[in-house]
Amino acid sequence: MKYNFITIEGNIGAGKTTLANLLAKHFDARLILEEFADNPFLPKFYENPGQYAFPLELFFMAERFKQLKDLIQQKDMFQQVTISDYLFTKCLLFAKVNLPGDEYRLYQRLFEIIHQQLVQPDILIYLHAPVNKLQENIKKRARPYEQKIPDNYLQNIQDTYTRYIKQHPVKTLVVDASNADFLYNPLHMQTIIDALDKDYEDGQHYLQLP
Ligand SMILES: Nc1ncnc2c1ncn2[C@@H]1O[C@H](COP(=O)(O)OP(=O)(O)OP(=O)(O)O)[C@@H](O)[C@H]1O
Repeated sequence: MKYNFITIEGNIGAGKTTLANLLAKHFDARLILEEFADNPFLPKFYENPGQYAFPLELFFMAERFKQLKDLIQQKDMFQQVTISDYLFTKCLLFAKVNLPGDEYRLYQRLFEIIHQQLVQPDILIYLHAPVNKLQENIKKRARPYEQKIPDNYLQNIQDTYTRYIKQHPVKTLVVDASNADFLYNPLHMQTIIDALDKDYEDGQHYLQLP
């Protein structure tokens, strides 16, 4: 396997956590998962985005920093693979969608100070699924506070991710996850495992599942 630090990204409900879990098991890797359930502002945010967006975004940034900061020391000690189901920059992308301009600029200043201290992944796997598929997944997993997420919020998040991936020379595998089933279709898992055995130039590389 060519990569030491792999990050899975994608919109809400794209299936990041499932894939991260399966890959971690396959590679016997250290797993870093988003701890959104501990964020007390998330249910409040979905009820009243205007009032709770700033504390929500601050909380996410603090939690993610806490999880990722130890990687710097740990990375060299054991040559173990690490897999995460989020990119630290996710904070900034969601903040761009959720905060008014002046609050976003303040958030961005903090983000940049913190971001410099973190190790960046060697490769990003971006799961891309259309909004109707994301809504289907969100309904199926039935977290109560997510049930009224509007299509245009998902579309805004998607567009913000897409723009970020286009503009930044991060090594990225863009996977068409419209019909992905990593849990029950071994060919889908194998496609990702095989793809991680190859070298890539920086930028986007498209991966179609069989
Ligand atoms: N920075 C953020 N700002 C606002 N909401 C966020 C932020 N980060 C995560 N969330 C919310 O937290 C919840 C979990 O999000 P996330 O996309 O990480 O996981 P998920 O949807 O369970 O992923 P997947 O289904 O791909 O495994 C979602 O309701 C998402 O909108």
